[in-house]
Amino acid sequence: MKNDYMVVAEGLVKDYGGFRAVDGVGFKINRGELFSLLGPNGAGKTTTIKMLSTLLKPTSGEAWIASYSIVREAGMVRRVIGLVPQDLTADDEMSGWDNVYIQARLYGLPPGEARERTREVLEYLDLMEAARRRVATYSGGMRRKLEIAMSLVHSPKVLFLDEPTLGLDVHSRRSLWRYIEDLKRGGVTILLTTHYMEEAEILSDRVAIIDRGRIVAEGTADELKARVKGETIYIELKDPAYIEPLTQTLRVKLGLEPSVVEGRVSLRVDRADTMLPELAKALNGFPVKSISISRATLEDVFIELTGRTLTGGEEPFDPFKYRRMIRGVR
Ligand SMILES: Nc1ncnc2c1ncn2[C@@H]1O[C@H](COP(=O)(O)OP(=O)(O)OP(=O)(O)O)[C@@H](O)[C@H]1O
Repeated sequence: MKNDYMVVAEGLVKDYGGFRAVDGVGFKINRGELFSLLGPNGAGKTTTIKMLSTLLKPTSGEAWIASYSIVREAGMVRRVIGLVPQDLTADDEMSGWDNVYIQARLYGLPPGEARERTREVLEYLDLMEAARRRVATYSGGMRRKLEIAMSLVHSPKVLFLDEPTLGLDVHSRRSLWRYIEDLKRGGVTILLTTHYMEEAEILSDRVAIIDRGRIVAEGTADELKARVKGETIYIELKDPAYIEPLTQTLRVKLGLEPSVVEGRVSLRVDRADTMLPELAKALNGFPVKSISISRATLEDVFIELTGRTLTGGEEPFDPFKYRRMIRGVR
């Protein structure tokens, strides 16, 4: 019954030497659906995409894309998929047009059709004006759009987007989301990886939360968030030495079970507004830096499942490293 789905993954495993990066990942994506793998750095998202797009052979497990096996029919799989990898692939010294045109020819389109498709996808992504310019002059957002144009030139049925907005500013990120939403409306089945919960929430029909090579939860964003009841109050202190006494006070005075998530005391409550007066009293004498309240987010779901945050332990964003990456300089 693989035909009902555009992507079916079953028990995918990838070992790098003795290290298991992907540990039995399985999911099914319906035709025209946008499915996200949401997880922190190192969770195994890129490795999963690489296996599905036939760039890496699974250690074990299987997957079918448009009912072609990634293990036995890799050539057919490549014809029906488009891939926007994390490490950008466009040639900096060539124009945007040439990058897309060459890609079209590599996919076997004859020259006339390749020109037509190149124009179509560049127009679609609003890159026609910059098409004759060297890619080296493009902004980060334009480069991402060019990569998407390159991945679409052969009209794939399934599109893999690996952290498509990584390192982009908020404006470029939102603009890229509109193109992705548009592609989905056009019927393309999309698998997207991200560690931005907002991105997963806004774009996806369904989300799988992945951590340490395993899918720990799957469903619509609403279904996942419904697992976490109520609201969360976060208390940040000026001096971390007070964290332990504060958690003790909250336990004793308010009967709550606080937890500490990345230096902030977090309290899960049914309703934050009615709790605040009592909380204010309990906080008297503590060096409070900030108090914030949030309704359940996908991040809370991740914290509930793993005890860590999605961005926990992430290196701070290094623009120089990112620039080197997109220029292909290692
Ligand atoms: N070629 C490799 N050799 C050894 N270990 C690897 C290799 N590629 C990835 N890993 C490890 O496998 C794990 C999963 O990596 P992967 O890149 O799939 O994660 P990810 O969720 O995509 O994170 P990121 O967004 O940072 O790429 C990580 O611990 C990573 O260090």
